[in-house]
Amino acid sequence: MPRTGKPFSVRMTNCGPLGWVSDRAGYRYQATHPETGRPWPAMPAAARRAWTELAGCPAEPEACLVNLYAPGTRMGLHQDRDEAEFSAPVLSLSLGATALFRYGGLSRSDPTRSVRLSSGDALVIGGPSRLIFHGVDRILPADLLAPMTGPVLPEAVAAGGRLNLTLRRVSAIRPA
Ligand SMILES: O=C(O)CCC(=O)C(=O)O
Ligand SMILES: [Fe+2]
Repeated sequence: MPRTGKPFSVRMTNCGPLGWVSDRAGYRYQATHPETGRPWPAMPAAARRAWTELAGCPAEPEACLVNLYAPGTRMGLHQDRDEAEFSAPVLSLSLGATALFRYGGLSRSDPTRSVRLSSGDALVIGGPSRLIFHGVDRILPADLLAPMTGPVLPEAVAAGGRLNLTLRRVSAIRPA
C-alpha cells in the first residue's frame, strides 16, 4: 500500500496489456509485473467476450485486475480513478463466494446501499455512475451460498474464497 508498503489483505494480480500495481510510491498501471519484470498473462477470452457483450464500449479493455478475497477480507470504500478514460466503464466479474458489495454516490459522504454479488454475476460501473464510491464489506460464509455445481475456482483459491475480475480501459480512447 502507498506510504506503508504493507500488502493489502485482498491479494491481487493482473492480466492483459496493463496491470494495476501499488507500492510505497502510490498506485499506477504498468505493463510488467513489479517483481518478475515480465508482461502480465493474456486476458482470458471469456473475460474479453464479457467486455464486448456488456461494457457498451467499442475500445478494447487494457487491464484486468484480479482480486482474491480469502474469507474475512474486505475492501474499503473507494473510487476507481487511476484510469485516463472515464467514458469507459469498469466491468466487474465475480466468481466463488458471495460478497456483500457496498456502493454509494459520487461523494464519500453520500448514502450507501449494499447488494450481494454472487458467482457468475457481472456488474457494470459506468456512465454517470463511473466514479461512485464502492467497496466490499464482507465475504459471506460458504454455508449461506446457493449450492455450486462443479469446480468454479482454481485450486489456489481457499475454500470460501472469492475471485473478482475488473476489466478496465486505462488510456484515453482516440477518436476514430
Ligand atoms: O471485488 C469487488 O467486487 C470490487 C473490486 C474493486 O472495487 C476494485 O478492484 O477496484
Ligand atoms: Fe473499485
